[in-house]
Amino acid sequence: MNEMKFLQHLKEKGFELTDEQQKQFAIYYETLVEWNEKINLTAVTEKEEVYLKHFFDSITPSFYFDFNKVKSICDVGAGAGFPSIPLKILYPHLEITIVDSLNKRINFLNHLSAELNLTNCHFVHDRAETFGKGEYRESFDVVTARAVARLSVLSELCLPLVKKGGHFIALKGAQGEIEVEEGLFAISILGGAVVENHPLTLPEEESMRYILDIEKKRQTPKKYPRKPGTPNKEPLLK
Ligand SMILES: C[S@@+](CC[C@H](N)C(=O)[O-])C[C@H]1O[C@@H](n2cnc3c(N)ncnc32)[C@H](O)[C@@H]1O
Repeated sequence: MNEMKFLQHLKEKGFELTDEQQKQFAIYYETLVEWNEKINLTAVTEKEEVYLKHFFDSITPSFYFDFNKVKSICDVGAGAGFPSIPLKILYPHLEITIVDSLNKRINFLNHLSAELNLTNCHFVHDRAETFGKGEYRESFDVVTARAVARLSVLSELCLPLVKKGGHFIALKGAQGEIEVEEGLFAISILGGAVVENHPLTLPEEESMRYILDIEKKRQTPKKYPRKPGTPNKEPLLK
């Protein structure tokens, strides 16, 4: 997807990017590729692929969810900033917190946000299991995650951070429906309920995606998240 098509596809969805926003995506691409030579950020480096598989893909939740009504987002395991940095470019009012366990990626994000002139962004080097026990527990309007873990595991990393009445939005691939089936038990224990699971195909390459919207209905029991590594080793499965 070249830049023109990126703009065109977004326009079809009702988003018209300003010159400033277009420039921010261009700088994002250049900075990502430059830093990727020194530290491992992404396997996808061709410009057209980055615009489709990272930038456009990260923005897809906004086709179903109104981020104008959201103040704060926590992006768990955002790596090189996906999906929250493209969402921040689209919605500059958002306060973004990224938690990632790899410090090299946090260094990249600090550099990137200065290059993009982003404000109200916080980059935290931590495990979600630890961060979810601290002062920011149950404090975010929305928690997002893409390509971090299966839903049964991911829910334990993300739902404790969502405030009651807020949403956990998971960006999932072709296995999205199966993961929901498998994750229902964990979601329910952790205080969530699935509101919608929107299927979509990415333009051009037509691969399947699911945008899963989980609402936080009840407080998460204090024992979750369990200690680092346990959600992955012993997922909450029925
Ligand atoms: C495959 S990358 C995906 C990055 C990005 N979300 C994307 O879609 O391109 C997974 C990221 O999650 C981070 N991660 C994995 N487990 C984590 C945990 N328990 N707490 C915080 N970050 C975690 C890793 O350091 C890595 O940067």
